[in-house]
Amino acid sequence: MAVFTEVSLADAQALVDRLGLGPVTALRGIASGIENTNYFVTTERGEWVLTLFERLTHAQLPFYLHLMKHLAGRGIPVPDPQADATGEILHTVCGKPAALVDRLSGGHQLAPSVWHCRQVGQMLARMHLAGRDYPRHQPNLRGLDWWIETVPVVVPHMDESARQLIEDELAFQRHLADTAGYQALPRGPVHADLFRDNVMFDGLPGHEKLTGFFDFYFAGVDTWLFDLAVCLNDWCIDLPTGRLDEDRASAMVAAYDAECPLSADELRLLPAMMRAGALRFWTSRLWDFHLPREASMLKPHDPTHFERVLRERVANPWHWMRG
Ligand SMILES: Nc1ncnc2c1ncn2[C@@H]1O[C@H](COP(=O)(O)OP(=O)(O)O)[C@@H](O)[C@H]1O
Ligand SMILES: N[C@@H](CCOP(=O)(O)O)C(=O)O
Repeated sequence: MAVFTEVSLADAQALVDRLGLGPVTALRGIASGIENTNYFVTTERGEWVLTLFERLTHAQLPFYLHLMKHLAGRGIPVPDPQADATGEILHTVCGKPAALVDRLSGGHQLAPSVWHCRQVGQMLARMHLAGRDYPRHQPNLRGLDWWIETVPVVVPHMDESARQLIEDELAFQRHLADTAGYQALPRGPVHADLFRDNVMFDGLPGHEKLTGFFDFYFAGVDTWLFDLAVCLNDWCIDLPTGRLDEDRASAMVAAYDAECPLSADELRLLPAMMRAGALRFWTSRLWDFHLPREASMLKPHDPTHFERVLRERVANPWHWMRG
């Protein structure tokens, strides 16, 4: 269910007219997605995705939308928010903040191979490099400060062994954040949620090409290594156990490194950042699970998945070596 607000053809046409994209020939609600109302819009000029933001406000959205525009302008395949005659890319539809972006072709790759992981690693590095001169700043709102605030809220709902693990991990990450090596890590705008369902591939099986990254609404300024770690924890694991698939992980990191060479600190801290990535999503899933938002229509993701991932990352730290 991802049409929380019904958009009529007339509503869609009014926006499309402001953007000069021609008559709307089709309008179709998108069934998946959990946060926003999404529609596919076809006009004589192309295919687009209309998003009505159900929780993010007009004040919060410019960081994300302008980041997408910035990256698209530098050749990174991300949805490009369409501007009106005044250059505005944040619009209003049915009283909600809204954006119209181009539709990426293809579909999700939910059983990725080395081939897919290599492409994600390469494009992630290109995206980080392309974001270096992005002028707006917003921290990763699901970063360390949020973990420090949220872990105490979720621990009363956890059993003793899980509580011990999450508290120990938080202490470890707090200590790490104060070290010179961590503070020297390269940083900039990161996606921070680049899971399998936020990337598109198109093409014949075995020959698929990455056609885009989307869903930038957890983006923020953080370490590049954190973004890579989030990808490794999703794209390069055996989902039932959380175990790392070293072939896929090596392919992703090597492809990243070929575009944007990892520093000595990044190489050393990769295992710690993979733990950070697991802690981040374990915490948010626990929070969604135990403290569901009022009137929320989403089915919370399973928090125990990221508990398993974290236990794996702590028990079996993985170092990648060049060459
Ligand atoms: N720019 C896009 N191009 C193609 N499909 C898109 C695009 N944006 C969203 N979608 C489709 O809409 C679905 C829901 O989008 P998503 O951003 O995950 O929604 P939500 O923010 O509600 O979680 C995606 O799984 C994808 O199939
Ligand atoms: N990837 C996160 C959930 C973020 O929600 P999204 O559907 O908007 O990407 C998780 O798996 O916990």
